[in-house]
Amino acid sequence: MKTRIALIAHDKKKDDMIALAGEYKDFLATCTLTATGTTGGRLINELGLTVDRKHSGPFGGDLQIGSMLVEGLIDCVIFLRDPMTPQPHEPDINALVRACDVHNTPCATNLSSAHLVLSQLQLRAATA
Ligand SMILES: O=C(CO)COP(=O)(O)O
Repeated sequence: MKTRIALIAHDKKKDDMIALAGEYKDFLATCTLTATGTTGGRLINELGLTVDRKHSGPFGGDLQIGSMLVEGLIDCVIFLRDPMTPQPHEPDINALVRACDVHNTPCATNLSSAHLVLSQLQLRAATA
């Protein structure tokens, strides 16, 4: 089965997300990708990846992805959060990260952990 990855980035982290996804593009192209609206749009337009786009984060996208995760439809979340900027939908963000903890789903919230998770998943896929 394809690895199902959710990709989410706050505005000031979107360039980092595009650079990260670009680095793992070949692997990500073999995965089933879901993203919040704006992040997903950039992944599609700038990298040519196939992405199931949910609503933008402030309009419920984090909650949609959280719901998928609770249903067992997401294997891993890469969520590049901006810790320096208050977000209007902070409760939704906390709900998604909490759902990851409740369901023991890997959730990388910064670039270095995202590299660790993606490189490990890539390695697993290559040796499967
Ligand atoms: O706000 C977000 C996550 O909390 C991200 O949403 P967008 O990808 O639509 O900007």
